[in-house]
Amino acid sequence: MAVAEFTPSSSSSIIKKTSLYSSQLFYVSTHQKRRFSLRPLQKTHYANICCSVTSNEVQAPVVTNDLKKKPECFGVFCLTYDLKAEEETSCWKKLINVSVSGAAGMIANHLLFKLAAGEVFGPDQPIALKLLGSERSIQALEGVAMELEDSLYPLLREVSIGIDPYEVFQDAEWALLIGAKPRGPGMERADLLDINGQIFAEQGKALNAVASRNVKVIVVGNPCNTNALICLKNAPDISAKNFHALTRLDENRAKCQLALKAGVFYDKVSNMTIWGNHSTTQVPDFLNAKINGFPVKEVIRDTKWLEEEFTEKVQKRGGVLIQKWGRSSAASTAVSVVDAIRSLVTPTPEGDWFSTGVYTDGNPYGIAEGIVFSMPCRSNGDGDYELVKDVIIDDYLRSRIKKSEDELLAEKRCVAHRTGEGIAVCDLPGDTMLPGEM
Ligand SMILES: NC(=O)C1=CN([C@@H]2O[C@H](COP(=O)(O)OP(=O)(O)OC[C@H]3O[C@@H](n4cnc5c(N)ncnc54)[C@H](OP(=O)(O)O)[C@@H]3O)[C@@H](O)[C@H]2O)C=CC1
Ligand SMILES: O=C([O-])CC(=O)C(=O)O
Repeated sequence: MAVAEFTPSSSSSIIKKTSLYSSQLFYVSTHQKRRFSLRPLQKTHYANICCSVTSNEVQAPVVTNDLKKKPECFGVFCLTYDLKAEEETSCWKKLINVSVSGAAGMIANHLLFKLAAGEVFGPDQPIALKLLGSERSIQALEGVAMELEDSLYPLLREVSIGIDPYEVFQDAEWALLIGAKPRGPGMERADLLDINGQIFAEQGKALNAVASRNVKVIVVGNPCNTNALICLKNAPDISAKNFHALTRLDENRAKCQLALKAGVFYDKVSNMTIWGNHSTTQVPDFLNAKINGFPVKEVIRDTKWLEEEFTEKVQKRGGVLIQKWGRSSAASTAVSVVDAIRSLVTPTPEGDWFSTGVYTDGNPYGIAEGIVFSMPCRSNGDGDYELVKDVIIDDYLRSRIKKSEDELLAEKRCVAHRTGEGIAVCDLPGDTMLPGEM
């Protein structure tokens, strides 16, 4: 049996564990951050999915000490797996760093386990999860990390938790920004924009300073379009194209409603665009969407239903769910984050597209530049995307898009002090609401 010996440091409390395998299990506790390197590979999971190694020889455990590269690990306690040393893992891709804010919250509680299980990046992609919390949530975050540890996910090789975005976003290749202050009773939307603006300005600066130059950022915390704008404006060294606001949940909701009306399963609905803001002004586009490859309007011939009932149902779905369940969508939001990432890391099926909120500069639809707006995109699977050009925009769609555009321009004026664009002037339209604010 291989037993690694650790020497306790005076500044840390340590739980020492040993393992039969080279992938030594250990748990280091420090004041504000914890790091877990997780379990030996479970032979039943993903074993030999792609490896051609045939040797039956039992290899001696390999443990490498890589202290210089892991400053958060304090002294002698950082061990690294050598994935190349084991048959099952030798053909895996290089470990990627995924940073998640609001990691002790409800959405993250679903999402983290999907990430760890390989549902997002695939069965040969080991990941390191870097979880951002706060003084409020640090205990809860430790609990989350313990649950991840107890789940024995082979692909999850590192978990670290912290409250400083400059540490947690270090070398992040994906940053999933979920944490945000929810709007409380009596709180003005302008105040919410300002409080969350502060969070996303700080996180943008941190990403700019320490994340991978190619980091892809998905902003979930509301109001997500304007939070994404603030974040990208505070990260001038990272391409604005790398920032997304999550509108995939709205796309999924729209597909579901069209499928229900047409009496088909929802995999028959394609080319679904959500235009605009993740708010009640969003525009679910039934003009360009298809059912079984046919334009929706040829399958559902009830234009009044499409323009009124369908549109409003999608716009207000989040609010109705809150009324029923008492809190906002968490599981379906996590699923939609998975869908959003997978749409960027796998090629878009021929002829189809997906919706995501992206920076409008250079868009071919005539939408105002300098805002984050949900639009139709395609990807070749490299993490990047291109806007879809061949869409029809009629007068109805144009007027609806304009309303969402006006709302986002007003939100932008409210946060000018957070984006470096002067003095904030807040003149939000009266009916501006998040999906959950009805
Ligand atoms: N784009 C979309 O489609 C959707 C977006 N959302 C949004 O996602 C966000 C997270 O939702 P959910 O996980 O359910 O929320 P939770 O309330 O469960 O968790 C939110 C997390 O936000 C963090 N947070 C950051 N700043 C503050 C603050 N000032 N006050 C309080 N909490 C703060 C908290 O973590 P900590 O203390 O560690 O910072 C908390 O754990 C919300 O903004 C919600 O509106 C929800 C559904 C859909
Ligand atoms: O307002 C909220 O927090 C909920 C939300 O975004 C949604 O369900 O789409």
